[in-house]
Amino acid sequence: MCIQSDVFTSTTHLSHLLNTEIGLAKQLDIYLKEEYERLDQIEKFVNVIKDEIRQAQGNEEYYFGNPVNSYLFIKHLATDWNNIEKLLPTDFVKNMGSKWLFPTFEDYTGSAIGLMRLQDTYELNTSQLANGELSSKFKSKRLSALECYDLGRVAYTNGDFYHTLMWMQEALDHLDTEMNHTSINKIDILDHLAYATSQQGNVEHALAITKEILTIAPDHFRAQNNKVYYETIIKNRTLTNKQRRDAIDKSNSTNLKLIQTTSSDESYKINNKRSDDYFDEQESYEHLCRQNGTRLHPTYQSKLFCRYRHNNHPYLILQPVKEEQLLHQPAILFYHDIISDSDIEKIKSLALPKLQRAVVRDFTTDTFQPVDYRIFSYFSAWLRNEDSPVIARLSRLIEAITNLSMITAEDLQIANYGVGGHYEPHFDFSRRREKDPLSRLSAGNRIATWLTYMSDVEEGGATVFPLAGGHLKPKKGGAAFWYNLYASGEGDYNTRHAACPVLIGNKWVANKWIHERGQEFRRPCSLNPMV
Ligand SMILES: O=C(O)CCC(=O)C(=O)O
Ligand SMILES: [Fe+2]
Repeated sequence: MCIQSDVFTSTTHLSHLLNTEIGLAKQLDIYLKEEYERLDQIEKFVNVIKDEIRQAQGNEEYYFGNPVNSYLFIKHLATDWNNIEKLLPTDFVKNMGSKWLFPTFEDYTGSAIGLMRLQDTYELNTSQLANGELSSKFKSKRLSALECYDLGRVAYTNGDFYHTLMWMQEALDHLDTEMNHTSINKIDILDHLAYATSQQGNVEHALAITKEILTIAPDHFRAQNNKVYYETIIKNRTLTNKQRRDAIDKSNSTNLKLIQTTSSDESYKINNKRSDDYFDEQESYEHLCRQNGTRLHPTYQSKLFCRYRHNNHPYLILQPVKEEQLLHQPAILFYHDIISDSDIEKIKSLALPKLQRAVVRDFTTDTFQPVDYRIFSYFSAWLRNEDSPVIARLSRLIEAITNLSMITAEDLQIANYGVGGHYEPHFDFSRRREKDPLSRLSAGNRIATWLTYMSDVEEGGATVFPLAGGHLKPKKGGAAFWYNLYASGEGDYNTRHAACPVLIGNKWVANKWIHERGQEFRRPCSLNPMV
C-alpha cells in the first residue's frame, strides 16, 4: 500500500486513485466469487448428507440393506467429505477428525468393487442399477453422471477395463440428460472411455471417441497423440478393403452408444469381456448364487429327510432339535431354530466393538495380513466361551448335537457381510498335510464346520457348494453342519464352498471350526480313504 500526503490535493491524483478502487473492486469480486463457490460446494454437500440422514435415520436396516445406498453413503463420508475438508478452516477439520469415526479410502474402493461384483454375480444391468432400479421392491436414487464416473474411476485404477467401459458409458448417458453439466467434464468421461474401449480390444471405437474429444477440445494433447496411435494400429492391420471402409465409416460416427452398436460383422461388435482370471469355477459359483435353493436329482432328493435329533443327550432330550438333511454328498445337515433372537442380539452386541476387516493368518510369521477384497470381504470378530454364557451354551449345544468334542474347537468367529460382502470358493480344511499349518496348532485339521446363521438375508448371501451343487439360503437361528474330512482324515473335496455376495440386506454368521484332536473316540478313524 502506498500512502502519500499530497494525493488528496490534485484531481489527477484522485483519478489515479480511482484505479486503485477499480482494482480493489475487481479483486474483491474474484474473492467473493470464489468464496461463494466454496460456500456453495459446502452447502450442496450438507444438503446431500441431510437428505441421506432423513432417509436413513430410524430406517437403517432397510436403507443400508440397499447396496447403492451403502455405496453412496461410504462415498460421502470417505472421498466427498475429503474434498469438502480442503475447503474448511484447519481447526474446524481437526476437531471433526478427532470427534467422529470416518470410513477410509479402502472402505470406499471396497464398496465400489463390491457393487460391481453384485453386478456380475447377479447379472444386473448397469443402466438399471444406475437408475436405482435394483429390484421391484428395492429402489434407490438415480446416480448422477459424476457418481457413475466415480465408479468407473475405481474400476479404471484397478486395471478393470471391463467395468470402466460400462460405467463410463453410463456416465455419458447420464450427462446427456442432466440439466447442469457442471459436476463433471464430458472430456474426462470420453478420455477414460476411449482408453478402456481400446484396452478391451475395440480400437476403431476408441478412435471414434478420441475424435469426439478433439471436436470438443481440438488442442487436447493426449487425444491428438492417441488419434495417431489408434490410426497406426488400424492401418497396420491386415484388413480387407471393405473392412477398412467400414472402419472409417464407423470411426467417423458420433454415435457413441457403444453397447448397442449393431453390426452384422462380428469383428466390429463392441467387445467387453471379463478378464482371464474369470474361470470355470467362478462361473459355476456365480450360477449357483443366482439359483434359488438346491436343485437335486429326484433320486438324491428322495434320500434326504427331516427328523428330530436328541442323541439321548440330557441337553436335547426335552428339546430335540429339528434336523434336515440338505445334501447327500457331502452330507450337509441343517438345524432349525437352534438359537433364539435374544441370544443372537447378545452375540452381535459382543462382537460389534471387536469387528474388524477380515484378515488372514500367515502361519509362517504368525501375523495377520489384510486380505484381497476380491477373495473375501467381510468384518469379523472372535468370541470365546468365557466371554458370555450365551457363547458357552452354544458350544455345549454344538457338542450335544454333533457328538464331537469341543476341546480343540476354535473360538467362535462372527462374520458380518456388508455391500457385496462375500467369500470365494474355498475349503475349510488345510490341504498339505505335511506342511499343514493347522496341525501346527496341535489340534489337527478342521474336521467339521458348524455355521450358525444369525440373520436372514433379503437377497443373495447364500452359502453355496460349487462341486456338490448345494445352495443354502441363510435362515436366522438355523445352522449348517458338515464334515470336511473323511473318517480317514483325507479332505473331502466336495465340501468346497463359498459365501455369495450379499445383494440386499445384511448377513451375520457365527462359525465354529472343530478340529481332529479329541475326536478319536467320537468319530473313530478309518483306513478307507473315502469313508
Ligand atoms: O458365510 C458363509 O456363508 C460361509 C462362510 C465360510 O465359509 C467361512 O467363513 O469359512
Ligand atoms: Fe468356509
